[in-house]
This record gives sequence, C-alpha cells and structure tokens, in this order.
Amino acid sequence: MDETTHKSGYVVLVGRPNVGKSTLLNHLVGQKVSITSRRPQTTRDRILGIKTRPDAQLLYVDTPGIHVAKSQLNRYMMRVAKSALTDVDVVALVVEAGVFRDDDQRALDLARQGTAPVILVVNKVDRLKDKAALLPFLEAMAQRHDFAEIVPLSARRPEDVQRLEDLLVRYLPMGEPFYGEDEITDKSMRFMAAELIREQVFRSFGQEVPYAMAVAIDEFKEEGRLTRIHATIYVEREGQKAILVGAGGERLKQIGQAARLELEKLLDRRVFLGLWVKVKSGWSTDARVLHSLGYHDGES
Ligand SMILES: Nc1nc2c(ncn2[C@@H]2O[C@H](COP(=O)(O)OP(=O)(O)OP(=O)(O)O)[C@@H](O)[C@H]2O)c(=O)[nH]1
Repeated sequence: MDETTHKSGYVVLVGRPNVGKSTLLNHLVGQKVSITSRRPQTTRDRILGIKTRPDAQLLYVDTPGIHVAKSQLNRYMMRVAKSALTDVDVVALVVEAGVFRDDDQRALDLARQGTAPVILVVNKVDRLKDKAALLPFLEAMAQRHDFAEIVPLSARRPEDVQRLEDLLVRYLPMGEPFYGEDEITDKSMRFMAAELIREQVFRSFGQEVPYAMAVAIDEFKEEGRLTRIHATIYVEREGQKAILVGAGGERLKQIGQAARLELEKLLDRRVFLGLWVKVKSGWSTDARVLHSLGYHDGES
C-alpha cells in the first residue's frame, strides 16, 4: 500500500425499493453480503460491503428502499436509510432505466440533502426494450439535478460494475484502509445467517408472508467442522404459519435446504440448520418485539 496515494471512504447506495441496490452492492463487493429478491423492501437494515484493492478501500452502504412508511418496521427502515446518508463521501442514487416514480423523487430529495456529491446510477439498462429511449431518459434525469456523474449500467454486467468502481474511487478522500483486506462486511455471522434465511422466504412466497415475517437466531455454535444453527421464523398469524410450513412441512424443508446451502457458501463449512415457525402477532408494529428481533436504533 502506498500511504501517500491510498484512498478510502464511504459510498452509500440509495433509491426506491427494487431498483437493484443490493444486487449492485454484491457485484461491487464481489461476494454476497446483502440479500436480494424480485420483491420490493427486501433490505431492512443498513448493510456494509467492503471492497479492498491495492490503491483503495471502498465501503459500500446498502440501505432499505425509500418509500412512504406506514408500519413501525417501515418507519424504522426509513430512519436507517436517512441516517446512512450522513458522513459519507459519495452518494450513489440508483434508479431503474426508463422509470421515475414518486419514491424515486423522494430518494433524490434525500440524496441531495447532504454535502456529498451525488452520482446517478441508471440500472437495468439490459431490460430496456427500446434502447433509443435511454438517451432522452438520461437527459430528463440531468434536468432534475446537477449530478456529479450519470452512469447507465447493468448491475449484472461485470465490466459495467468495474467501470462504476473506478469512477467512485476518484471521489474518495486519501486515507488508510479502515478494515482488514479479508473483511467483506461489519455484520456478524449471526446477522448474516438470519438474512440468508429471510432471503429464502422472500424468494419462495407471494404477496403476504415475506412482509409478515422476521427471523431470530436462537443458537449459533461451532462444533468441530460443523456449525449448528437454530432459528425461529416469526409470523403474524396462524394462517401464515400454515402457508410457510406447507403440507407435511414440505415448504419449510425446502426453505431450510436452500438457506443451508447459502450458509455453507458463506461460512465455507458444513452447516446444520434447524428452523421453527412461531406466531407472534403484531410483531411488525410493536416496538418492543422489533427491538428483540434486532430492529432497533435507539428510537421507536
Ligand atoms: N435485468 C436486471 N435485473 C436486475 C438488475 N439489477 C437488479 N436486478 C433485479 O431486480 C430485483 C431487485 O433487486 P434488489 O437488488 O433486491 O433491489 P433493491 O433495490 O436492493 O431492493 P429493496 O431491498 O427493496 O430496496 C432482483 O430481482 C434483481 O435480480 C439488472 O441490472 N438487470
């Protein structure tokens, strides 16, 4: 490391739900640190993803998608997103190519409140059917704010992600790395385990269950070459429990198997995963229960 030229700093990713912030974060880091799904509001917390290269350390902060929050949990998610915007070096506002809704405007309003430069990332260009529509969209976006840069890309294309990373490094201040070169996140393995289980529920179910559910890790223990994890999935109502468990416990078993494979990838060791489902009605609106499930930030 050359201490006179090394850079390090924080890049926060903000945007409305489902624009691809977590997908982009994982590709920028080169490993899965933030869970993703086709459904909006998958991310509930601030997630830090660390990318170390010889000349720079980029600390990416993923945030819950900006939306109008009604429940206690959603209000918590919005406080997390807003507070993540303070003390950062660059803001990357992520939108979807060709789409600009009220929640995108809310995210833009938040992004430009701070002093950090705002880079507009126009994601999912691969999904644009009419490629000629991209230029007018970029021009219209440039009218909305004086962005430091406008970067159209697809989070799924490695060369696009590399181009964005190189550009972001230019905006970082000089400084030594904050984290060791092997670290990819500041979250505990317990937290990551709960997230990977939550991801499988988000991916497996339709409308209701993912939003009515939270995961608590009851036990996380290393036994020789095996990691033993016991977790409880909390839902709001008996009906949701029945859907989640499925006939003969089949759905829960599938979720457990898929989550176990992801956990083994993350921990790079064999995992035993025991999953239970419990009904805790009103958990998403009860500040005390939210606190016990790890969704707390000192306010209610
Ligand atoms: N086609 C295409 N799909 C993408 C791209 N980036 C993300 N997606 C998909 O968009 C969906 C949402 O992605 P996420 O990364 O979960 O979005 P998010 O902005 O983090 O969502 P929230 O957690 O709701 O804030 C997923 O199904 C992704 O696979 C892209 O560049 N191209």
